[in-house]
Amino acid sequence: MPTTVASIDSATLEVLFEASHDHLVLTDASGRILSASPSACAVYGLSMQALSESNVHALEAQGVFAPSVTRKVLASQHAEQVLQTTPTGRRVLAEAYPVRVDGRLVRVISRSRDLTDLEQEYAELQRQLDAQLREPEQPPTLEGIEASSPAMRRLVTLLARVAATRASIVLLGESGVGKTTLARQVHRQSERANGPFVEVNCAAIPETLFESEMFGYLPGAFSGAARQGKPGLLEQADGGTLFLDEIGELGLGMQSKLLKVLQDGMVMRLGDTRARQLDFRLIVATHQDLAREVEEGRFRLDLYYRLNVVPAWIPPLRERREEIPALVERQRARLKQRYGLDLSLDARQWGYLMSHAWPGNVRELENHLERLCLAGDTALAPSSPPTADPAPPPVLDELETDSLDLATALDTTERRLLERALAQGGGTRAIARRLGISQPSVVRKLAKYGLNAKRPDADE
Ligand SMILES: Nc1ncnc2c1ncn2[C@@H]1O[C@H](COP(=O)(O)OP(=O)(O)OP(=O)(O)O)[C@@H](O)[C@H]1O
Repeated sequence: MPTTVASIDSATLEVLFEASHDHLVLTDASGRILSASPSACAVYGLSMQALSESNVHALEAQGVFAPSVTRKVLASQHAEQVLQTTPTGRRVLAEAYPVRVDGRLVRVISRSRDLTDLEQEYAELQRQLDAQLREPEQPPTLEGIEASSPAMRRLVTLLARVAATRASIVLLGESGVGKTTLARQVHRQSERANGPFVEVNCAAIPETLFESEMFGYLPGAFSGAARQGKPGLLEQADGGTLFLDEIGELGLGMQSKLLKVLQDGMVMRLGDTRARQLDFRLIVATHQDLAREVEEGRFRLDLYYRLNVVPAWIPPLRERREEIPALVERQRARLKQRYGLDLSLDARQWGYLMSHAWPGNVRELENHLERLCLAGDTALAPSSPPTADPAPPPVLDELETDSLDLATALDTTERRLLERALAQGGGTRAIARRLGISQPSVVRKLAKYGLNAKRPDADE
């Protein structure tokens, strides 16, 4: 936080506004305009006098502020961001902040930034993309990715083609649909394939450690810092691809810091005074609806705008059941190699595989087949209705079968306990408390078994 200035005289404020290259507008608590910088007058196409004789409500009605970010702050009482098209035809990102005295909102200050450069950069990327998509050739593939359904074929075609560009990619989809696998393949098929692929699960790193992990630090930057200092994950991704999984879990503070790195292409380790130039390709993934996160104020609009160059939605497995046989074949070959066991499936088992809802998607299917291979038919619940989740078999029954080795027995028990804790509701923090383990461990374990915490914690 900057040092608090108790009061500031109007002459100083005037000079600040005059000298600023930002589009600044200051209003009182009713939305009346008190001051505006010359560049704000230019971008909104009105003289200082016209602006100062008006208020944000009238200017919004006239389409000058379309929409007014200050009006939103007055309604919500907290900082807001909006995208505006100004009367001079510019696209700007406007942010506004409440100014409080003794807790009462007394003024609102807004700042807007021109997105024209950013948009030109996007337009160029889109042009490259379109040109590549028009090239008449065999539909491209991504190694190791099953894509026999039309939706997956389209997705793989898009990703294989954008792999060669610098464009950021947002992978959207439920847990276990293959976001990480796709990100890896995009990296392998990009010109950065020989560089590092750095994977970061934003949900698994506690907020307090996130900054030092991402940015790294110099020796002695804080108590507990490693003596020789440490490069951060951003630096480690230099020359390669940075994959940020569960980006929707990133707090607003870290979102701002990440945005700055993306804008400047520079990173500064904690305790350092020297910025280091970085060059990495960013791929992010989330199971959340990022647009809704933006709407509800949990995700920064400008970061969303910057990331969302190529959004790619991966459909859940239940919407592309035609791929199940090929995915089963892949896993069967893998299990044969791993355990030397041949998994054979009868008609009833196929019926189950083809009709189950697979809430944990491909990962759940693979885990299910592995259990079937190792523990036999006890992994199936034949009486369960076709599209419902099977009731997991009682742990003891499974443990009593002879074919179970210790690792599988421990996994089975762990999975059962997680499923039981999940059934009691709540998010990953509630489950962590219930099981007496850390929240990041819960996140990792849920991912391992293809499980999903259905609701967020009330305190998250
Ligand atoms: N289309 C596919 N073809 C082949 N294998 C796939 C496909 N989709 C997913 N898989 C396999 O499913 C498993 C889970 O995939 P992955 O870990 O990439 O999912 P995810 O969406 O990143 O999950 P989470 O959101 O939980 O991190 C992996 O073993 C992966 O190889």
